Amino acid sequence: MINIVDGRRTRDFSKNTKVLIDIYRSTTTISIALMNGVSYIIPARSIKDAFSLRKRINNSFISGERYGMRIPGFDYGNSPSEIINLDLSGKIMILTSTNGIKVLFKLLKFPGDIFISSYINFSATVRALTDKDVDIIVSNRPDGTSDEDLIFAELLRKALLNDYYDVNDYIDRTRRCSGSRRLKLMGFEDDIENTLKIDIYNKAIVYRDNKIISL
Ligand SMILES: O=C(O)[C@H](CS(=O)(=O)O)OP(=O)(O)O
Ligand SMILES: [Mg+2]
Repeated sequence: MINIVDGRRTRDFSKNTKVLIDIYRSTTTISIALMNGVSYIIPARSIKDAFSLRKRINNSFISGERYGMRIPGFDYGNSPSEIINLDLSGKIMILTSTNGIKVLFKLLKFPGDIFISSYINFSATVRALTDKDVDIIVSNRPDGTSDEDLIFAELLRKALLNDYYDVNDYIDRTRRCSGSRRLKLMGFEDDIENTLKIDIYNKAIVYRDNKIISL
C-alpha cells in the first residue's frame, strides 16, 4: 500500500515506513548537502537550538530559514543553490526549516523508518522502498498545500506501484506549478532548476539515531 499523507495537518501517523518530502526546499537541500560530502545532518527544532548546536559541535555549520528567508547569523539559508557547488566534505550540517524539519519532528513520535527524498535522489529512494508499505509524507505549508510536494508525491507513488510514468512530465509540471512561481517571487529562481536535477545523487537518505544520513 502506498499512501500520500498531509504531514502538516495529520496528527496520528501509521507504523508504516515513511518518506518525507519537501521539494521546496528542505529535502532537496538535505539531498544536495549529503551529495556534497556532509558527514550527517542534525535537524534543529528552533533557531535557538541551531545556534547552541553549532557552539557544541566541531566542524558544524547552520542552515535554515523561516518563511523562506535566511536567518541572520546563520551560515546559509535553505537554498540548494547556495550549497550545490560547495565541497562540504566532513562537515556537519545543522538544519532548521519552516515546514520539512517541523514535520520531521512530528514523525519522530511514531514508529516506522523515515526516509527523506527529492528529485535529487529519486531513483535511489524508489530502489530502497520497493515492496514496502509506504506513507509519502507531504510537508505542505502553514497556509495550505505545496503543489510541488503533491506533484512529486504522485510521481513517487507511481514509481513505487510500478505504474507507468514519464518523469519529464512531472519535472515540467513542477517547473510550472504555483510553488515555483512563489519561489521566483521570493528571489530564489535558481533553486527551481537545482531542485529538478533528477538523480544527481544515487543514495537513499534516512533519519537514524538523531541524524540524517545516506545509506
Ligand atoms: O525554505 C523554504 O522554501 C520553505 C519555507 S516557505 O514555504 O518558502 O515559506 O521551507 P521548507 O521547510 O523547505 O518548506
Ligand atoms: Mg517546502
